[in-house]
Amino acid sequence: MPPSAAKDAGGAAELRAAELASYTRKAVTERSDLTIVGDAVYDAKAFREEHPGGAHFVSLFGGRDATEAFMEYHRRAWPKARMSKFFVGSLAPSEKPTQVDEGYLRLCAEVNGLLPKGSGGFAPASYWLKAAALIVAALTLEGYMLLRGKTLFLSVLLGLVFAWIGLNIQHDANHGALSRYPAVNYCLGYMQDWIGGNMVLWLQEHVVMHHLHTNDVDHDPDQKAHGALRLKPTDSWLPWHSLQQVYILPGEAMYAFKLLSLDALELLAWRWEGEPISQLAAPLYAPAVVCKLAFWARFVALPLWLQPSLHTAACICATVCTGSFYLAFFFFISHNFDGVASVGPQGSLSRSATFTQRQVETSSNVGGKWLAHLNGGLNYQIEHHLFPRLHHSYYATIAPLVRQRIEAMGYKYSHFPTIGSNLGAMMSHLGKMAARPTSADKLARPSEKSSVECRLRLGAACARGSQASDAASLISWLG
Ligand code: HEM
Repeated sequence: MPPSAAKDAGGAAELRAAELASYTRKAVTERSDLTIVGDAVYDAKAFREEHPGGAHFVSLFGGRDATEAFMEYHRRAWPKARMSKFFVGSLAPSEKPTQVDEGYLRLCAEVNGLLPKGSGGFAPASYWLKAAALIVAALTLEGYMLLRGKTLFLSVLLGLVFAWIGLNIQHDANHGALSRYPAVNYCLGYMQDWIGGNMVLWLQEHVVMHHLHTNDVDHDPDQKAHGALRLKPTDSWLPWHSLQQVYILPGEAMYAFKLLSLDALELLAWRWEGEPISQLAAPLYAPAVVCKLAFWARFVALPLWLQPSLHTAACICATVCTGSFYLAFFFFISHNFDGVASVGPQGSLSRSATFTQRQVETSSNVGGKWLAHLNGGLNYQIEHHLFPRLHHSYYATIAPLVRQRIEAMGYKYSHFPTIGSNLGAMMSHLGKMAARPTSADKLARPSEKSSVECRLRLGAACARGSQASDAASLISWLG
């Protein structure tokens, strides 16, 4: 047999063996080198080196189900045939494969059609001026204050510039949305470490957990307030929650102190909010530790060494509090507002609701294109959650079409015209959660919902051409 034919025969035998192998989800979770997509299991360790978007994105999904991650980050169907060389087995028949959302893929095709030809959805040339201006502003402010001493005004300004770098540069970079060149996204992703955060922890918290499990009562880290706030009906009520509308805004200014201190512990334990980071992403560990130490040395130790005073310490805190407030404020209002959905047992949406519905009904938009320029498009949170690897410059353009299609699907699309109206909706939501639950609230749990409401929901599901996921959603909602 010629060598090539022998190799082919070997390859076919390997493929047959792979077809016979079957993995439970637990078995995949215990091994960081595998990943699940649909009903198939792939060798993530081998594939990551060939991943056109960069090895680290695939590494983070080692040991996890990447079906929805692929769908939302590539806006198209899984290339099963092309991936057959990494196929190692099937999901065990006892496991339910994650469904692909066909309605979402149709929406992706329409949205792709709206993008400028050849842009691939990456940043347009004009964006790089904004990015450069922000980086120069941060370096100038920090350098000036190191040489001349800190002032409160410039420190607050630096906090704002840090927040805008977070929103306009690191955020898109770490979603792979800035450039078609993975190295550019990877390097600019480290701007998160520059402003005091941590890239790998952010990827775990935001890309792996928050985006795929938005407002999930158990799995969204942004919904875990550790008793400080009551954000959803499933959270236990504690006496201080009656004041949560009062302390939420000062709390947002203090939030970054938790990140600055506890980040280090999470990094050492290689996890976020109890969810282990895949061992496949271990090469990101050493750079993360170095960057963390470098930030503390550059931003805290150096200024205090050059100008040791309480004033210097206060100015450092002013930068941290300003950046913290700005970022937390805008993230918080986009997922906590009157009528927002929560996902999971006893939430208003079942986990088996479509990907589109789970993303859209847990997020809200505010303002328009000018706020999008300032805030890296994160005021278009719905479009961002649907298409995180689309550069923010395109959100305002695609929003009208997205809204039309979402409403046609029968889902709720929340867009607040002003920041004030969004803030009001957030306060109203917090106010409702602040009230001590009564036995009547328990009666209002899904299992006690009125039959009229049941019929309305069922009618809406039928109107959009009822699918299994709608039925599952209804069953879950009924409790
Ligand atoms: C989570 C963040 C991710 C980002 C930012 C990302 C980025 C990219 C980019 C830039 C490309 C090349 C351009 C394109 O084909 O669209 C690509 C291709 C691809 N990615 Fe990812 N990716 C991510 C996650 C994943 C995951 C978790 C998997 C699967 C385990 C995956 C599988 C693939 C495959 C199979 C291709 C080739 C697609 C094809 O040829 O049709 N990606 N990715």
